[in-house]
Amino acid sequence: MDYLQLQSSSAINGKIKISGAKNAALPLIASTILAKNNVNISNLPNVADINTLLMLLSNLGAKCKKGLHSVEIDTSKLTQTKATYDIVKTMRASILVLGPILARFGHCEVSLPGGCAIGQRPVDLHLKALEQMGAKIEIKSGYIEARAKEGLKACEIIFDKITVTGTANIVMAAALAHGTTTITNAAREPEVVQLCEILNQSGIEIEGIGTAVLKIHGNGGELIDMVDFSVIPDRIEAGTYLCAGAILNKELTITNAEPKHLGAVLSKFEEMGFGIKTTDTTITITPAKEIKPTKIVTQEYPAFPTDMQAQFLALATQANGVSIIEERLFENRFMHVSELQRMGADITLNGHTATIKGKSKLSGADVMATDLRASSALVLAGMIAKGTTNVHRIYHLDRGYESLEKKLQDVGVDIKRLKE
Ligand SMILES: CC(=O)N[C@H]1[C@@H](OP(=O)(O)OP(=O)(O)OC[C@H]2O[C@@H](n3ccc(=O)[nH]c3=O)[C@H](O)[C@@H]2O)O[C@H](CO)[C@@H](O)[C@@H]1O
Ligand SMILES: C=C(OP(=O)(O)O)C(=O)O
Repeated sequence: MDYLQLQSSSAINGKIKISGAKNAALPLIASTILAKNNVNISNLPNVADINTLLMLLSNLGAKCKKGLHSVEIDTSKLTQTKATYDIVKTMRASILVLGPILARFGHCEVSLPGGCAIGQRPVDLHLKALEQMGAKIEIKSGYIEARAKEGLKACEIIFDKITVTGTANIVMAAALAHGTTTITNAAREPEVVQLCEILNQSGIEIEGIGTAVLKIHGNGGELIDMVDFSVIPDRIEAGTYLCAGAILNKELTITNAEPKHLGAVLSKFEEMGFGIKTTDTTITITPAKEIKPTKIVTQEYPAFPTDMQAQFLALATQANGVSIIEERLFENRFMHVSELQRMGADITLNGHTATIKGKSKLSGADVMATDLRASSALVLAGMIAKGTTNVHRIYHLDRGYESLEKKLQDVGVDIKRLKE
């Protein structure tokens, strides 16, 4: 198993190029199940989750020709409708094939994803919405078995909670349904917006894109003529590298980014005393005279993302004063706290709220990555900790960060990948 070894880095300078967004690419790849033509996707991040989903599609009978940052997908001859446990267990986002397979074939079986390190993460809202669209759903032997013999029917769906992959699943299902489906309380994340835009460009009329009310005019079951597209930049990868500049309190520029998707994150950097300069595709963070403590509440887009919580928690250990971070999305997304405490961070956890007293002198340690963003928080801490930090179980990190150690080495961070 690989691990990352870091020594404290006093200097960092240069530019880091941001990859395509994993969380945009995943639903977009799933949506090719709705297509009758070959689809070319570019700016694809080269990360494990993407390969997992492409393997799932290949198991269904799709032909996937993968380049380093691109893929050509042909789903015209799908033969299977079952997403098996062996794949789904490694990636919860496999649930994204449920809506499109059901819409295309009128039946499917998808292994129930179950919980994961950050919380229970049920998919009840996906299932309830599909039932409203006329699907008969049963849970058998750990699988979701869904049937809609006559095809899915449009209806009015009001999500009890905002769900990102839930919204994506129902948008894809509704694309081939009979009639116009309305989704109220839809997710407004940029990744959902791109899915809607690409389906729109591919002939499915969708109103309200980027708002909480989506109206999807289903085409009654025709496979779509899908456009080729380039995946939007990864806003969470961007935010993570800006945290690298911030934690060392040095200037750092990220390129190939979309500053508009990072509003709440950039505001937090500014509140903490850092300078932020943007162009259309770059963001530069400049040092703070004094790193100020912060108050963060994670919420749905456009508010501060839960996927940036762990990285800001690591950063808050270097602020002068007491920061408070409240996690509202996932009940168990503070697993990085105990590892940061082992490095010397002064953090108190009370339910969903972490209180971080800065500034702490961190010391290097062997630490365990527990989920994707917890991993990057530990890397950030390792960059400033005195001595050697070894971050273990980085298969979590490899799910969503492309060549993290290479990107950080190129700007001067002392980090290497080693084998246990
Ligand atoms: C692949 C992908 O895009 N993953 C992102 C997606 O995950 P994901 O789509 O799984 O997260 P959701 O937006 O669905 O979850 C939001 C909240 O709703 C709850 N919920 C969700 C669905 C459901 O049927 N029932 C239910 O109770 C969840 O447990 C959670 O508390 O959005 C999360 C929230 O921004 C991000 O952290 C993940 O990085
Ligand atoms: C939690 C994440 O991903 P997933 O939903 O695939 O677990 C993430 O990208 O931070």
